[in-house]
Amino acid sequence: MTTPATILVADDDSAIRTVLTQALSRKGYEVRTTGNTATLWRWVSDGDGDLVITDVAMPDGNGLDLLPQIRKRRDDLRVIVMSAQNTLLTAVKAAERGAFEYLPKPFDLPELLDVVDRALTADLTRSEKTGVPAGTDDKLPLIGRSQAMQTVYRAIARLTATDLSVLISGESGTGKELVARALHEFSKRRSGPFVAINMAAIPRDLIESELFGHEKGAFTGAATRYAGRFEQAQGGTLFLDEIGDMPIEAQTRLLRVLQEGEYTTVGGRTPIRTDVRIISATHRDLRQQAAQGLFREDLYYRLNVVPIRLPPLRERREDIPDLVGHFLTSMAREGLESKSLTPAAMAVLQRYSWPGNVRELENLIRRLTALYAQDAIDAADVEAELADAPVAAAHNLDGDRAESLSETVERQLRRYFDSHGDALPAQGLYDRVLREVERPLISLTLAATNGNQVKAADLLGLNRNTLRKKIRELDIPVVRGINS
Ligand SMILES: Nc1ncnc2c1ncn2[C@@H]1O[C@H](COP(=O)(O)OP(=O)(O)OP(=O)(O)O)[C@@H](O)[C@H]1O
Repeated sequence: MTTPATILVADDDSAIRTVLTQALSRKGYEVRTTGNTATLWRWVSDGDGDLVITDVAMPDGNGLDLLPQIRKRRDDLRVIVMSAQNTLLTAVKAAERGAFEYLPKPFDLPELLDVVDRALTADLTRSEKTGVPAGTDDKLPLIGRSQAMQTVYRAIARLTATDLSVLISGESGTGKELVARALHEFSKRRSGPFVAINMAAIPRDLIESELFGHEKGAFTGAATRYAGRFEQAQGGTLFLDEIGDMPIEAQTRLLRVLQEGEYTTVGGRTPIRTDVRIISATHRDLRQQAAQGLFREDLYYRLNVVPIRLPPLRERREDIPDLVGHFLTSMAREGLESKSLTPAAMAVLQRYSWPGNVRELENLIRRLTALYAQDAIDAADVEAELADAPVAAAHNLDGDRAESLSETVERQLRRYFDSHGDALPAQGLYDRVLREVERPLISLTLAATNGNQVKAADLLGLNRNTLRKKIRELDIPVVRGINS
């Protein structure tokens, strides 16, 4: 019989020590636990243990700070880091200092056991580490400690030493560009440029010359030579935003550049070698676009070597208080008055669906900070501002950016039918559903027109009398402005 592996556990929380001891012993491991870094270091330097599981913040020191020491003394000893700090920086530091894996707290026990198994059996090939640049804390405020964001942080941390192409997908305003910048800042290319180009913002027939540059006189209007984004990004990272909007001819050209590692400018002949890392982003389903022939499948696979999905804000509502705190602080730093939100106001924000995601939240906090005089912003203020935000709603109605209105309704209806099991729901469903849509439609339009019913009727395309009748029937309170 082989001797069981010994696992050294360091955590100042005795409950975690107990849980880990039980779970790991049950799997047949020897377990030794301590609540401080000094004892852990003594064991490690005595040559004890086959694997370390350590917390970050302990009373006498920091588990992360111990990592380089452990690596130096015993390079073969793997370390799993757990932390409740759960920021992007913790994940990246753990990876950079050679942790085998980083697990945010509260952790999932089966996942931890799985990581332990892998750590004890995996091959030891260490990749080159890049080092966290000084002062990164303030520069890259990716906020949020939800599980969904942890997955994103761990992906970023794992990618610090590679040049792999990354495709970031997610609705508009979820932070795709911020993640692309973080990937650049934590990579070995960080001293090189980060160049972003948004395919949706450039006229289609100019995309190729924007990307690859053009020679003087290449086409009418090309008065001088222009260095394209590939050239500007040389030695750094090129961020191709809204890649799904790239015309098919430009896709073909991009694919060739990625395959061959060189390109020619528009109107130019001499091939130029390129050294850029490609990060792209899309709010569309590129796989589906590829299936429909709208996006080259071969290009899709080349860009999507590592996929990162950014969840919409409504799927990580627990991040909202942290985000709000972050925006309030940064707006106070910009010189706007320092404000706070009452718990009731925060609850309103956590219930809202955020079709415009983090960008919409950021804009709302900016409006609240600028427009309201009192220090503590209350639920009623938030509600009034939310009702006044037609931009996000319009996004949804376009059916393009976030989830479309009919998708939202379908999701709700599906849940409604599902919740009734075999028994069919109550009667009168048609009218009830229409009323559900009519009510917010009319009240938000009224809010947007400051209660002006003539304008609201125009906007809705309804006869004024019909609108009045509906307001009465649906019992819609007319709160703002003067009624016409
Ligand atoms: N996790 C986050 N923490 C802090 N700020 C965030 C976060 N995510 C997004 N933001 C902020 O929200 C705004 C929108 O983010 P960003 O531009 O990265 O989104 P996007 O997904 O690239 O949007 P689009 O697809 O419309 O270009 C930015 O001001 C950004 O700083």
